Amino acid sequence: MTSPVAETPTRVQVGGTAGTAPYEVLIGRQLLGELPGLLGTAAKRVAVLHPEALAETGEAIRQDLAEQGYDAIAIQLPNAEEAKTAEVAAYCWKALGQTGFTRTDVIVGVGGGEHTDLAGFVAATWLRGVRWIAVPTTVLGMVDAAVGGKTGINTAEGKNLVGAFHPPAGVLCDLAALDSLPVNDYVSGLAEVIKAGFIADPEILELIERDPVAARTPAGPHTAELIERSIRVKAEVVSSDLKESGLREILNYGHTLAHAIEKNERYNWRHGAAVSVGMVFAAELGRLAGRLDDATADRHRTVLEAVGLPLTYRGDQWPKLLETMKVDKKSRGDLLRFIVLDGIAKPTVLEGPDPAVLLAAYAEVSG
Ligand SMILES: NC(=O)c1ccc[n+]([C@@H]2O[C@H](COP(=O)([O-])OP(=O)(O)OC[C@H]3O[C@@H](n4cnc5c(N)ncnc54)[C@H](O)[C@@H]3O)[C@@H](O)[C@H]2O)c1
Ligand SMILES: O=C(O)C(=O)C[C@@H](O)[C@H](O)[C@H](O)COP(=O)(O)O
Ligand SMILES: [Zn+2]
Repeated sequence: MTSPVAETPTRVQVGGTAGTAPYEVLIGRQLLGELPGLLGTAAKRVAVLHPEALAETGEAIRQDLAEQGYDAIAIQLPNAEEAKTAEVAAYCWKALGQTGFTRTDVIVGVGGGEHTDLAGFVAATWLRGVRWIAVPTTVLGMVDAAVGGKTGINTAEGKNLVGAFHPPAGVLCDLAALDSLPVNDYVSGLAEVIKAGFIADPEILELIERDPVAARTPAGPHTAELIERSIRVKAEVVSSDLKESGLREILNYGHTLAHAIEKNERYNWRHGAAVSVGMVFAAELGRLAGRLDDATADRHRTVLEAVGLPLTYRGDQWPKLLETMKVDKKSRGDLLRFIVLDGIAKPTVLEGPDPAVLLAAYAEVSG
């Protein structure tokens, strides 16, 4: 593949504080020419991990690297949540072993959050950690999954229960990739964009509210700005708390219930759809706990619905969801913990809410 001349990308720095290595998130178009420069001088072998849906892109990247003298292989992964499993990770380890992949070799993860989470996890575990580069191709991957170094897989017991913090050496967000993304996957990513709006950057909400229909497509007038603003929110948080010892928990807004819904649906619900319901629940919890004003709680419903995200889940599933939430990573012993808002851009932790309040909040989202 030829690497056409790129327009100047926007660069957002992540890390570089508290002993973490800095890296950049590049946002623009035709960014693949930046890839060789991120591989490091000692790299000889490169493994390009990609979903079936991006077979052509994966092969083009592999071929480009091979033409530049790298011993490049492509590893094709199943689409969607089927990729984030121990079996698929083991399949990748086998391929790396058979290629003689060493500590100076590099993994390139191409795809949405499922595939960059898996690729990062394989990079974190192979030889106890090799370099990796993320090439996110979904909105969700660009604004959230590829940034910050949370890598992992799901198990039958729950979402992302096995994983490692292993930041990439660089992230290439090529906005042109979004043109082929199915609309439901595009909209799913908007849930994390809206999350960034509620927890840190209300301008995001205003841009979407001005024209929610336009926000649903990559051709919308504010696409690049929405993506960049969300990346800046994530970059700032993970730069000061990579391993989630405090502040980073705010990125989990809406996720306590969302992960329980995803598990309950055997990972057949899109992550963003579950996060949407989870944020409505968290807003209701905040309101019932006397922290969040009515207008901000209601705003969750209006902005999420306006872009086509779901607001409700099955009422009869509460006992199962509650059980799953108990093993959420924010729980401590028997103490359930949720991220709620004290107001726009004022996230905080709500510990051990009264079970009656939890149930009442769930009643507000049960369809
Ligand atoms: N690590 C983190 O910090 C973090 C943050 C948020 C979400 N996540 C994880 O991300 C995952 C969700 O990621 P997602 O929403 O990107 O879904 P996804 O990766 O499943 O992608 C959606 C679908 O679109 C296909 N696809 C990807 N890019 C495409 C393109 N450009 N054109 C056409 N098809 C394309 C994929 O193969 C897949 O079938 C969840 O597992 C979630 O837990 C991780
Ligand atoms: O980066 C984070 O931290 C997040 O919580 C971002 C979330 O959007 C993301 O879905 C993440 O994978 C959830 O992590 P988990 O630790 O709750 O599994
Ligand atoms: Zn998420």
